[in-house]
Amino acid sequence: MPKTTLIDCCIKKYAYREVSQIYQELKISGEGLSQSQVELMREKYGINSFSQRRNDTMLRLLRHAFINPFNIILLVLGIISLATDVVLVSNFARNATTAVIIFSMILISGTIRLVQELRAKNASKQLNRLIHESVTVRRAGEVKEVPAEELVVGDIVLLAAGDRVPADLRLTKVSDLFLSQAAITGESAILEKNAQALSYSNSESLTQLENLAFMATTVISGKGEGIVLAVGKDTLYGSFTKEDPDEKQSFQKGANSIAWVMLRFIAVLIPIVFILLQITGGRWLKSFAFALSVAVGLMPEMLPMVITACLARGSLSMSKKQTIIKDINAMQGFGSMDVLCMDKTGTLTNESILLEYYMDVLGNESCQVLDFAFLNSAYHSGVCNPIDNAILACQTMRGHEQHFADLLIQYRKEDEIPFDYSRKFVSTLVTDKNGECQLIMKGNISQIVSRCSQVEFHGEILPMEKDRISSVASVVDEMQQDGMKVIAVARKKIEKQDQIIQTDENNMILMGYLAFFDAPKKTAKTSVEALKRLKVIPKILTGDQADVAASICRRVGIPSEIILTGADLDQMMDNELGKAVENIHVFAELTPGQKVRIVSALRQNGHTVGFLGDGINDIPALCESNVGISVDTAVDAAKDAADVVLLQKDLGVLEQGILEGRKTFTNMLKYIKITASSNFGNIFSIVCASAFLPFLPMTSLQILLLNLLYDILCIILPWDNVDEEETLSPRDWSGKTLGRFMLFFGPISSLFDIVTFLFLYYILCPMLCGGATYLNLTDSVLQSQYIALFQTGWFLESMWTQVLILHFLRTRKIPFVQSSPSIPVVCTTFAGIITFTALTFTKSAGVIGLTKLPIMYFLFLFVVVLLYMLLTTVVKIVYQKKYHELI
Ligand SMILES: Nc1ncnc2c1ncn2[C@@H]1O[C@H](COP(=O)(O)OP(=O)(O)OP(=O)(O)O)[C@@H](O)[C@H]1O
Ligand SMILES: [Mg+2]
Repeated sequence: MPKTTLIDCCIKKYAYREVSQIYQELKISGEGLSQSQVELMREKYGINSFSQRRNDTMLRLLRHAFINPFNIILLVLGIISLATDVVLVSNFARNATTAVIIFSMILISGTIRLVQELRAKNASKQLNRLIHESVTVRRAGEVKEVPAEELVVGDIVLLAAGDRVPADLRLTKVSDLFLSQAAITGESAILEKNAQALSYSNSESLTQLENLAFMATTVISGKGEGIVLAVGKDTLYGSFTKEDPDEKQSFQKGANSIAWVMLRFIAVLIPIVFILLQITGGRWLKSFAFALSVAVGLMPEMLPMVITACLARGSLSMSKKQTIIKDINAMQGFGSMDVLCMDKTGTLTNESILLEYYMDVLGNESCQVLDFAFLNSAYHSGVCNPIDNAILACQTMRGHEQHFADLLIQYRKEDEIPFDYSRKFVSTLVTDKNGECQLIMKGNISQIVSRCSQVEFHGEILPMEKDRISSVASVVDEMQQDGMKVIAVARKKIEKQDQIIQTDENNMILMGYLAFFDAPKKTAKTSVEALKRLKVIPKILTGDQADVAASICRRVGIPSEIILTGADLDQMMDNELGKAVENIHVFAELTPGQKVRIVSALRQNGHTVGFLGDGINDIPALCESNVGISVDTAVDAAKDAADVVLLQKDLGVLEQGILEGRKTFTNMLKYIKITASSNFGNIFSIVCASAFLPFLPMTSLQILLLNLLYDILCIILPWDNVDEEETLSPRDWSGKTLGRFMLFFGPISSLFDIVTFLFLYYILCPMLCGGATYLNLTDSVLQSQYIALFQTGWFLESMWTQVLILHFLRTRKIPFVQSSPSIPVVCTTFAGIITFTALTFTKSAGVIGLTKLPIMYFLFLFVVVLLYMLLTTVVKIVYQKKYHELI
């Protein structure tokens, strides 16, 4: 049975049962679970997370750390060497050293990875604790907050406006509970839910059942309570999500494209190496082992680990700058983001707005308008929002406290239709003491006016005439052009009833307007400038009126000559919109769906798009963007949808975050590009060497060891400094530029490798082995000494150049003079070079086929390294002239 059908069956049955029956069945009560029951339920049904069981994750980490191409190839080599050196030889010649070394390499690299991954995991756990995301539950009669992950089947959850439903629930109590199920059904309409048991009907689909609430849906307004029926992967939402939800698509794409570049090189070079070795008379198994090691040598096999370490370090330093990365893979988005879409209120303007004027249709102050707006605000149960907060603030106006308190006594709430961003208004139904019913609406001017047929002026109700409307419009327009938010208020007496029927919302009487002062933040202008300096284009996507948006954008320096409104947008085809989004920076009067269209049009055009928003209306766009950014004060559902949470809603914080993201990114690219190019150079040299040398230029073990040593040194790279120039513009994450970088810098190292080969083969080795070149030697002891000398020579040259080149390619400037690496990087790399050089002088070096070299070699090495660095510097200048970048 498909998983969704299974879930359907499990959950659906509860919709037809009475609450008491469900209590009995799950052996729970309305008081909630006791601590021991919680444990039991967790044992039985699992935790509320997508990564299934806790101990499972450790297993996964172990698998990640130990099972990867690098270790698998090492294992194959280990087995080959066990076979050739131990099993297939006589007792006398048995030598397990190589196999032991290979197996210890598996252990070392796996352990390093594991430690790094654990550290990263810990870091992200700690960071997540900084964001206030929790669920309200009743347990053992007590209402408390718990992290969503700790929720279990049978828990009683309390829902309030703005919450994200944390699991699949059967509702037990509701009061005007409206949900948006867009996250699971894609439909933007909001639904009213209730708590009664339904009578059985086969035709209804699961999501239409009114007494069930599903994970990831959003509470638009009202309150409710429900029993948890399913958690984690067993929920409806869980059945849609991918196996590994923590992998962001674009990140994967980038990593894949790099892997592909590497694979292509391997696919071409390895067969060549193998065939050349066969031609020059190598043994089959040895040649195969060698070709395999060369393949490993070419892979930057520590890539996943270095990336994890970079990301973990980046997210920690961002947290110090008030930016919490929830999904560690979203870091790359921060580094490559080139367009930032944002809403207006709270980002460019202050978090709270002030009610400035309350007026009748002709613009004269009117307390009656305020009174009705106040009732509407006081009785709405939707998400806390700036408009209602500003209206409710009048309760505390000196001398008016009593008046507003009396109003609430005088009028009782009957029903409401909450605010939703496609209708853009709120309706509430109240009855006064005499039992008279009034419907009060407030919201977007054109939405309200289109539902009115009369106006109220000085107590008189007059038919609505065109010219009267236009004179009103001029009052309102002026205020909006000054950047004020203006909404309309309307009312109507209706027959006594306890529910609003949508057809009632017509033939209303327009009472007047409320105008709010929505002042730009002091820091807005400088922050916008900073974004532009960082080459991130700011775009405003607001639900507010075009005039208001224009006025504010003008003040903070966002070009607003052309504004695209939601209505214009609906007329456009996707390709027209694709062009429009490039030149237009202000979009107004948008519904949540239109925000999504703009974000996806920008992504289609190849931009990496960030979206900063805090409202329920921003959630779909947050999900659509490459990096969803929210703030700690946002509604829970928005924080939940975001990848990044700012502890302060301030563009200044974001600027710091972007810089930090780019630094992290640059350090990752450094590792990938430099490693790949020098590995490429090495392999290229090996190809040349295998064609001419009568023996292997390095044993497979030496190649692997060199690679591992180098990679261990590279673990320090996340802690490197990054030049300021590298952070000035967005970074691209793909294999696009990797190929050319490798082709430019790889062969330079080969050139010096070949010089070294010639020196070793024709000068140094013969000098120390009786004056003859290898082919003229007859003594096998001398022959192996010759090989050891040669291999050590190349091992050292390779290591020296590979490590030193890090310092030359990590910056566009002159290393150490104009740009210095961080102290840990300097210490580690030089300590590495010294240690491994010293290693060749020890006795144990013999085990891996290395030997002592005379001082003369080191003089030669010094000159080679010097020339290599010089040539690289020249090529670096040429490369930068041509491509205007380095890393
Ligand atoms: N609580 C409310 N009551 C009535 N009308 C409202 C309310 N909130 C918003 N509106 C109406 O809906 C419109 C869009 O809402 P709002 O300005 O909050 O959208 P937004 O996209 O979140 O904008 P912003 O970019 O300012 O955050 C408002 O201009 C106003 O007319
Ligand atoms: Mg908003």
